[in-house]
Amino acid sequence: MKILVINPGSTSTKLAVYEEVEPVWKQSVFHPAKELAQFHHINEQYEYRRTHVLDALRRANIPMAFDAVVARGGILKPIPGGVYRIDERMKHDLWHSSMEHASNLAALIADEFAKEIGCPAFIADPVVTDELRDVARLSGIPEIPRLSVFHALNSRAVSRRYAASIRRKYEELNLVVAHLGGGISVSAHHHGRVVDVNNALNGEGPFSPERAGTVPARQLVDLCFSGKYTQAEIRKLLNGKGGLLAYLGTTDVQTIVRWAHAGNAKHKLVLEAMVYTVAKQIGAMHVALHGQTDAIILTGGIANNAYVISLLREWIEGLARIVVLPGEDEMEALAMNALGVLKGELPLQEYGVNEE
Ligand SMILES: Nc1ncnc2c1ncn2[C@@H]1O[C@H](COP(=O)(O)OP(=O)(O)OP(=O)(O)O)[C@@H](O)[C@H]1O
Ligand SMILES: CCCC(=O)O
Repeated sequence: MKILVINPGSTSTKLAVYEEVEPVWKQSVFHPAKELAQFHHINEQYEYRRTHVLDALRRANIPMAFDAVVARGGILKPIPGGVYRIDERMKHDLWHSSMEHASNLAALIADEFAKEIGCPAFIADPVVTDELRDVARLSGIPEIPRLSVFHALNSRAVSRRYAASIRRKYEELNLVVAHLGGGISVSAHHHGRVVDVNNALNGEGPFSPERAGTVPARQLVDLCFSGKYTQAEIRKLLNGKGGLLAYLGTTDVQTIVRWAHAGNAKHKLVLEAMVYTVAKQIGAMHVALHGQTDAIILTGGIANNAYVISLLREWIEGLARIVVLPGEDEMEALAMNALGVLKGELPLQEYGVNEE
């Protein structure tokens, strides 16, 4: 079976073709900032991204003949994880999404291609995957419920990979997964269900290369009303221009580590502070698993760095077994989810049903 995978990110569109479990083609189409600058909203990039995908397939002589097209899910309504058929309701919600995110375009493009080809189109484990326990939903202000937005696709994929490596089922284990990327999420997986996690897009949890994480609420309110920033600027401080970027002017952790090793005290302090916030979030998720954590999995781009991992170990050693699975393979995770459905090994869920 042949599967086309589409994963648009903020600066690139990643594409892959899988034949069964084998990746037979992978390409990342880079979108220079100058080209993207012509668009004011993500939705305006639809034609541009779609054309780039078609051109890349054409250049690689790949015919438009697939058994399924699978796309990264965007900012939809909160839904349990799993594989979903792309339907009209989903497309409507993506066109009218509450937040701009490049992944909002994925299912729209996938559905158009799938209709032309005459094959099914899916998304899997979107960032809005929400399986929180009821007690995890209360923030302390009734108008502000907590929401689950995190690196669901990679966190679940590495969890399954780890479970397979010890010949256990993911659904039998309690895992804390720290995804250390441009954004950072730390999720508590209780027997296959993500019962708690920091909302990685909405100002919760550790600070990250480009995000602020949790900040003191009262001071944030004062800043919002200080007249110094617009609403959009404040949002950007929290998500996009916060974290390492705000303190050090870069999101490049390798460069920051080099500066820290060269004796730069500020770089060392900020890096250690970020790691400290991650360690505290891991502790919180360990508690969300009643302290019965089978393993703590460290993943994402930053997990490639042995020095950062050693700093983290200093705080969390002794809580549970620590497993480092650096990087991410969202393309493989998407392809395997689609293959699972085509083979009848995974259930296919419907997005538009059970509407209130
Ligand atoms: N070998 C490495 N050592 C240290 N940091 C690294 C290394 N490789 C990548 N990174 C860091 O990882 C971060 C990016 O990680 P990743 O590629 O997982 O994130 P992303 O895909 O941009 O965002 P997200 O994971 O939030 O979707 C950057 O801060 C980058 O500097
Ligand atoms: C919140 C997960 C996705 C992202 O970091 O953009």
